[in-house]
Amino acid sequence: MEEIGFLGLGIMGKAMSMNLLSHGFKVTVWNRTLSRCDELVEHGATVGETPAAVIKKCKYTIAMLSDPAAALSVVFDKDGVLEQIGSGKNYIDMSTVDAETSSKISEAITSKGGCFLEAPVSGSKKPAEDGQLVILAAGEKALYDAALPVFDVLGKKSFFLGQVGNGAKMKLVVNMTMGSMMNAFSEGIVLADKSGLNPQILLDVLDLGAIANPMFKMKGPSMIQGNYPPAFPLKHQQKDMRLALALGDENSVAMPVAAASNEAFKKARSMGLGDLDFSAVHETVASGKGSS
Ligand SMILES: NC(=O)C1=CN([C@@H]2O[C@H](COP(=O)(O)OP(=O)(O)OC[C@H]3O[C@@H](n4cnc5c(N)ncnc54)[C@H](OP(=O)(O)O)[C@@H]3O)[C@@H](O)[C@H]2O)C=CC1
Ligand SMILES: O=CC(=O)O
Repeated sequence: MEEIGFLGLGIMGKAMSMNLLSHGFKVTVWNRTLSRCDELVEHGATVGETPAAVIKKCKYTIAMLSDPAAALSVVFDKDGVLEQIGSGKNYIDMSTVDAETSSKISEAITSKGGCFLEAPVSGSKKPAEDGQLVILAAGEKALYDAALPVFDVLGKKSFFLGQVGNGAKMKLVVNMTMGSMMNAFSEGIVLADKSGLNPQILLDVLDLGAIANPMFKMKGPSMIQGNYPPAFPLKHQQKDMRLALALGDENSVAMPVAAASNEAFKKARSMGLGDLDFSAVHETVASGKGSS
């Protein structure tokens, strides 16, 4: 595959583009805060001054942006993707957004002759650094096939899920489940502690049983310490809960557990914890400031 464009160098975009560089891809990067490109340049990337400039230069461009507003802005605003997209140009949006946002982007790009694939990912900062993401792609199958060498560097497994929107929906279902689990886990840690048990032993017990999972294992020890270094920012997890609840509305699916979890993430945001890891929702229980 030729030179790859990469838009958005946050926690995930930086790790993913660094990974592409270390596997020998030529990468042209852009980030709204341009200074964030410097570290990538030190590792061999070149910089595009605007999203449009990146699209003009590269046949394939990947985006990894915070939320629907950011994903739309980078495509539709001045100097955005649409100004240079057209026949022979391919756009892969790996941001976590809702199906409606993804469809809007897809329609705009394909109506100008470009190809579009949505490809949100499951897996956080460390899996992004290690090339161990799970890729949930949907849209143009030919573009999916062409992108597989890139996905094989970024991830451990790629799924092609059919029409645009299915990747976004799958990602939201997964993150809705993850966010609810994180709330139950936080309550468990606090309940153990307040009822006189050693939370560290709770972690050992959980890890040996049927609900053992990498998230509890990785995040539990630092949660007990009250440390939440951002891998998956809480504000993004709350965005995903909100979008998943909207998907539940559309499909008349009652989700009382997810709704309660969303309230806890909103509470955490109101406590100023949005930029910390999503495990900081623990503070809403640990500090006695829960939503109920
Ligand atoms: N972190 C994680 O564990 C995972 C995150 N995701 C998803 O990946 C996406 C990126 O996440 P992450 O890297 O953690 O997020 P960060 O908050 O670290 O980075 C967000 C990126 O979006 C850019 N951005 C925000 N608003 C705008 C805008 N209006 N116009 C242009 N660029 C904008 C930021 O630019 P600037 O530097 O200028 O602020 C930055 O490059 C999100 O959709 C998230 O839900 C998916 C899986 C795991
Ligand atoms: O979206 C977050 C993740 O860990 O996956």
